[in-house]
Amino acid sequence: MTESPPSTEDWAATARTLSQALPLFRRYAGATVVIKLGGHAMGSAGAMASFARDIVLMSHVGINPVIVHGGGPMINEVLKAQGVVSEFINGKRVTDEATIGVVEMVLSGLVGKRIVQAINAEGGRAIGISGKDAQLMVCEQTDPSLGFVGTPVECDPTFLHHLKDSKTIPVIAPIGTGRNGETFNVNGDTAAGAIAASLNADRLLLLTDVAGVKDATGEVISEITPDAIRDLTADGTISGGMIPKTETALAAIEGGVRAVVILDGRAPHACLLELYTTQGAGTLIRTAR
Ligand SMILES: Nc1ncnc2c1ncn2[C@@H]1O[C@H](COP(=O)(O)OP(=O)(O)O)[C@@H](O)[C@H]1O
Ligand SMILES: CC(=O)N[C@@H](CCC(=O)OP(=O)(O)O)C(=O)O
Repeated sequence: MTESPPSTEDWAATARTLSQALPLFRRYAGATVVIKLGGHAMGSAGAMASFARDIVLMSHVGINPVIVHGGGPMINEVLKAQGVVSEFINGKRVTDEATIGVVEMVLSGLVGKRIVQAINAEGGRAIGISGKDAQLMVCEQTDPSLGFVGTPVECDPTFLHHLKDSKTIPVIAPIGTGRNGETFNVNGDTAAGAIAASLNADRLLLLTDVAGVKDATGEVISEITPDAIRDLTADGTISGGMIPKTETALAAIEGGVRAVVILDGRAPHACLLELYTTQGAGTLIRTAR
């Protein structure tokens, strides 16, 4: 069955939306936007292609997009096939020596390359790297009880500047290097925050599988203050995988990122809606004005 063509009204509405986006295109021209694509936000091949297309569009209209990805569910699958079930403490995977090998293989080898290929297929030029490359993310052990989990202590963004100059989109796996040559598993949100701070990014978008940070009644909070984050974490309303996201948002703001948005990456065109419409989406965290 053939689809009926869009009506004149539909075309007019589309044209109006594009026209209204002009001030926002201008606002973000030259801006660095770090986008963290969580494993739960990565959908079907079609959704990945749509995400990739939006990234290519952003780069064509002058944004410098930097992708940091997760892949927790994909790591779980491979571990499960080996009979291993991970324990998570406050949203971070307890990572022993055997697990770190799987984490690196899945993130750098499978998930990262899938995103790279999707962006390249849409006409962009993406390259897959990890925090190990070019001293991008040097880590210290977060806590001995978590094993090979690292906290970024030094980020050198020099190589990312070279990629920007050559119009190449970095797709970064959250694997860090230790000062003694160790490999560290870094939570994807934590990695994205550290990289965004090192770049003094204009925006950090944390794409996940919920509409934003929810309050105790389940309502999405459209803008949340650092004090409210601390209160909701203390009373358990913010828990599990949301903890590294809100912790990251606070650290990124402290580190010089202008604003952080936690939003539903499964929603079609989530990044475009956030940047190029006045509606916004998800939960905004920004510096006090
Ligand atoms: N207050 C909260 N608001 C929204 N989500 C929350 C909250 N507290 C815990 N969560 C959980 O955090 C999850 C997102 O974290 P995570 O599963 O690690 O996502 P990702 O793979 O995208 O990084 C949500 O699916 C939800 O179950
Ligand atoms: C230390 C730690 O927990 N690392 C994460 C890295 C991947 C990740 O962050 O993936 P999501 O964004 O999909 O959750 C992990 O091993 O699952």
